[in-house]
Amino acid sequence: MEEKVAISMAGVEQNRPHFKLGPLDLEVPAGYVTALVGPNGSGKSSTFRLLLDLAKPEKGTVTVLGKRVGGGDDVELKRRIGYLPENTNSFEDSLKAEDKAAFVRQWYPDWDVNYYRELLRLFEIDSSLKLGKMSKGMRRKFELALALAHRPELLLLDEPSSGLDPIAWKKMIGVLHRHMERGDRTILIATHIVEEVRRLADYIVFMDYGRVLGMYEKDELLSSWSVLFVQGEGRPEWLLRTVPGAIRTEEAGGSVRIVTSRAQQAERWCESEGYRIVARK
Ligand SMILES: Nc1ncnc2c1ncn2[C@@H]1O[C@H](COP(=O)(O)OP(=O)(O)OP(=O)(O)O)[C@@H](O)[C@H]1O
Repeated sequence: MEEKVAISMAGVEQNRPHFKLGPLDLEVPAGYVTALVGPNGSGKSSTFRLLLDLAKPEKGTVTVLGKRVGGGDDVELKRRIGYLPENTNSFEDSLKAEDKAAFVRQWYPDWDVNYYRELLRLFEIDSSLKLGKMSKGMRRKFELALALAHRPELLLLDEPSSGLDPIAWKKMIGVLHRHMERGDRTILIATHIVEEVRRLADYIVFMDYGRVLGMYEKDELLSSWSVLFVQGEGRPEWLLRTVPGAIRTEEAGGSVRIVTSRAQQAERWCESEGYRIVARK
């Protein structure tokens, strides 16, 4: 049986003054969780914005849940999507969470008030607070509850765990697993967190410099993932561009933490370049 596609991007290009997205060709399978992984500024959030018609491509076509995006009547399409953006809007700061929820739910005929309340309870959210008075984590959890409450066919999550403590993170993973239980829903999640990819994703798409580098099955790929700590500081950006398979690099107290999707090649590279590996996970 032919696999269904939830998102299709064909020859998509978007030009910004200092950044070119694309050409992007991408097919995200329906019924699975696909992780979008790439360094800062690689174009993940820009891709989400194109999928939601919040930005227009100069070239190419974007198709979501079988509908061409930007083709006119997007209201029906948007009702089938849940979106958690990377950043919150500061102009909503003086709005009470419950007032925002009351506004948002009008757009979604499938809004499930019981499920929404269950999520508020689970995440211990006080919806009587103004959004600007919430902690970063609480606001993130609230926005996640809003994105989920109409049980969307397609859930677009842009770095959902940013600001969450480990307990909230585990709850979020549980909620997303339950969301996928029916088997016909799709999640596209931009993330930097290896454990999130490990626990959630079926497929992984790598992006860099506005291009898709490849799409892989998680199980096939993770066997070759690892986290290396190499001695030396001040060069994480350079190492990101140079170490084989590097997905993320950051300073970690006198050493650099490197997440790589090609563990063996990365280790060999470190040896040959004289970078001492002080720990590996
Ligand atoms: N509204 C905009 N106008 C012009 N350039 C933009 C705009 N939004 C993003 N960019 C640029 O587009 C590039 C890609 O940014 P984007 O936010 O899509 O990356 P990202 O992969 O989501 O990064 P991060 O991991 O930091 O969230 C960056 O160089 C950014 O500066």
